[in-house]
Amino acid sequence: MSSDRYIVSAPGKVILFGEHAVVYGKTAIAGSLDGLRTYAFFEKRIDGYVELNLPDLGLQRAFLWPASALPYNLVNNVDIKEPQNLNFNDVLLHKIKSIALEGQDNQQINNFQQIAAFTFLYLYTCLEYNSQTSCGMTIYVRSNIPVGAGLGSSASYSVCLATGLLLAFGHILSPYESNEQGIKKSSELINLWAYQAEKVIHGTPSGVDNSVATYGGAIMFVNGVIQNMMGTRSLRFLLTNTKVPRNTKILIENVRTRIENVKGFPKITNLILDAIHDISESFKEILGSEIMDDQELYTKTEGLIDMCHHLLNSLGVGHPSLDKVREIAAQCDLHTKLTGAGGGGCALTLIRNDVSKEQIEIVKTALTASPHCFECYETSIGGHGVGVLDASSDKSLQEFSECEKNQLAGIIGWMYFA
Ligand SMILES: Nc1ncnc2c1ncn2[C@@H]1O[C@H](COP(=O)(O)OP(=O)(O)OP(=O)(O)O)[C@@H](O)[C@H]1O
Ligand SMILES: C[C@@](O)(CCO)CC(=O)[O-]
Repeated sequence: MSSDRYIVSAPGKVILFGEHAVVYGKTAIAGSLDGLRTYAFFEKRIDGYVELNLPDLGLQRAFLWPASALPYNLVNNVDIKEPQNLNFNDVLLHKIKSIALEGQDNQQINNFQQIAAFTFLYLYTCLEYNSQTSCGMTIYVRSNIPVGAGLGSSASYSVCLATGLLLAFGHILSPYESNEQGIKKSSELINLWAYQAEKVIHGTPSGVDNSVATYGGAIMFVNGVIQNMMGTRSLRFLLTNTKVPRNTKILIENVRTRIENVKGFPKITNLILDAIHDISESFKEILGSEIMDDQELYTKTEGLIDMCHHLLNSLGVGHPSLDKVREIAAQCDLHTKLTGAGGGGCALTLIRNDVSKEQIEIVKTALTASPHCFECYETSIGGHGVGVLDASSDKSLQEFSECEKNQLAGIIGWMYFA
């Protein structure tokens, strides 16, 4: 790394349409959530140790590994800068799982913490391989994205790790040191390596989440092809976290079982996925229409939201808490669908442009005061993708780790890759 210290940051995401279906090559439409981001501090050290701090996951003491103990011998001989055809390295992951938790000061390490450690070590080992520059590193991760709630906390974590490590090992330059074409190439590389990290966490993800966390804005995603979408920036939403914990990897596997298992009615499941695809495509058309007035646009959109929610329920990824959110929002004539992997997590309610502040407050109060104690965030879609800040002159690790979470968004001086 040409600097000794970097802070990187990447946004969370919300999927408007196409979750689960996108894993099977159908269209999804998703956007970044600028208010909700992960921030990671990377600092060189000289003692050959790698330290990972994950306070948001409740990790009491940092993970600490001697860099020399990592299984570099199992890294596939790939060109780190051209990993398009990279196969996921199961042998490497298996070995990492067996060594990651050794010697961690006897602390209890829960599932979230374990997965975060495996993901980090997988990327660290792959990206340090052949690097001449490492003598250890401290990484400190902070986020204001709720973990495991469907808003892409894992993807923004993955993008932050990929960016910081690619920079640290000299595989990419920061946007300070690069021209437009170099920045474009770097963001592609970040996205590809973040996708590998997402595979550690989710098994067989589509890649939509890491693409949004890398590029920001609003995108249409199909089969790894990313297209920017205009016109979604003015759409406003209420996100409601049901706080029902769920596991994205298992939900993705459950849908796959339905497709592959005869008893799971594969034909019907495929029809549902096709219908979800048609909804994404219709949404794109509606947004692109120049003749439709706002009232017609919102009526049609609301129809798509309802259909999509019911289709996802029939795929088996719904949850009663999500239906409860729908029911409460419907009392104020607002339409809601689950977003992300489902099974709990977050619901997305469209706020039409004729809805007043007072009405929104009524819905929010009804949701937060319900016995479920739902948590609400008002949001619009869009904002920057991954960014980096050279912190060598003016930000210490101590300042970063001790500042209030809401001050993270106030850090200035970012250079964005996208
Ligand atoms: N702040 C964080 N610090 C470290 N690791 C994190 C952080 N946030 C998320 N992670 C990693 O992401 C995992 C959670 O991923 P999961 O897919 O369950 O949730 P999500 O990404 O919020 O939801 P979705 O994928 O449905 O959008 C955790 O196990 C952890 O490994
Ligand atoms: C459920 C899913 O469609 C979205 C999870 O945020 C999985 C994926 O696309 O990888």
